[in-house]
Amino acid sequence: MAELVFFTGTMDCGKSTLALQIQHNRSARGLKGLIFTRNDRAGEGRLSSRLGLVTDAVEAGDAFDFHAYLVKYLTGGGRADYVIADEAQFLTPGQVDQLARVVDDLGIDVFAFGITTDFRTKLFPGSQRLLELADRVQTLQVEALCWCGARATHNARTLDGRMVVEGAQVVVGDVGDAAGAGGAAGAGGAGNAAGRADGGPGRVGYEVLCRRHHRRRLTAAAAGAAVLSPDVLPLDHGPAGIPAQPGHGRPA
Ligand SMILES: Nc1ncnc2c1ncn2[C@@H]1O[C@H](COP(=O)(O)OP(=O)(O)O)[C@@H](O)[C@H]1O
Ligand SMILES: Cc1cn([C@H]2C[C@H](O)[C@@H](COP(=O)(O)O)O2)c(=O)[nH]c1=O
Repeated sequence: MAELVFFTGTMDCGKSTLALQIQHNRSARGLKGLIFTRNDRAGEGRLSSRLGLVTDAVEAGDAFDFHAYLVKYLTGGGRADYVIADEAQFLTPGQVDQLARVVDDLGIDVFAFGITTDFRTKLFPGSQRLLELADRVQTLQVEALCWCGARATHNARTLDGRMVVEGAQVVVGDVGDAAGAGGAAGAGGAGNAAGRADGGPGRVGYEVLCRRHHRRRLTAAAAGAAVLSPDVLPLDHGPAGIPAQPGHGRPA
């Protein structure tokens, strides 16, 4: 039986990579998938992973109707064995209902990928609807880590390097721009200055944190912490002077 599956996790935990892997594995076995996304950092009509993989996708704006699109596509002789919808947090609740109809009425598997909560820890409307409707919610196995070494569970937004808790819900951007040095590309009208309460210019970035540090607004920079790295953390010493493997420093 066809399913609506919601794959979720923080930013930077590998959701888009998994979407591309599912696409690769299924198309390698002759199955045909339709790929949709919204506001990907790589630009309109692209589904990209930080591992460098990218593929073309149909951009699903607010007015896009998944069910109508699929019906038209199938009626025109197209074939669809599954649907992938990345950045699904940006979908409207109505669009998630359309995806459920694609599963139930057309018998097509839908795999949706997205973060559940925004920088204020509030649910995105699209993610809320996915949690309500999905046959399965699957949290990604690869954990993103907070700077303290704990599992990252929350997404923080920074503006010019400082964590903010007010602003527009949708501002396309990336982790690694948290210090304010990187660029966050605007997409779909959601430019990176849109998160600023006073409307002024500013560099938006994101950082994943554990709940404790999100609550205290303690980003790596605010805590004065260096990123987890073998260069800055004492390494475990192996037996009889054998140095530990690089990257095996233990978080404090
Ligand atoms: N240089 C790298 N080497 C190995 N893995 C990497 C590298 N850069 C990114 N990754 C992996 O890619 C993940 C991010 O993948 P991506 O699909 O873009 O995340 P998401 O869609 O959840 O934001 C990281 O959590 C990490 O596991
Ligand atoms: C927390 C949060 C994130 N966003 C944006 C930032 C990115 O463009 C995407 C998430 O992409 P990823 O592939 O999961 O890294 O969402 C936002 O607009 N508002 C937020 O509060």
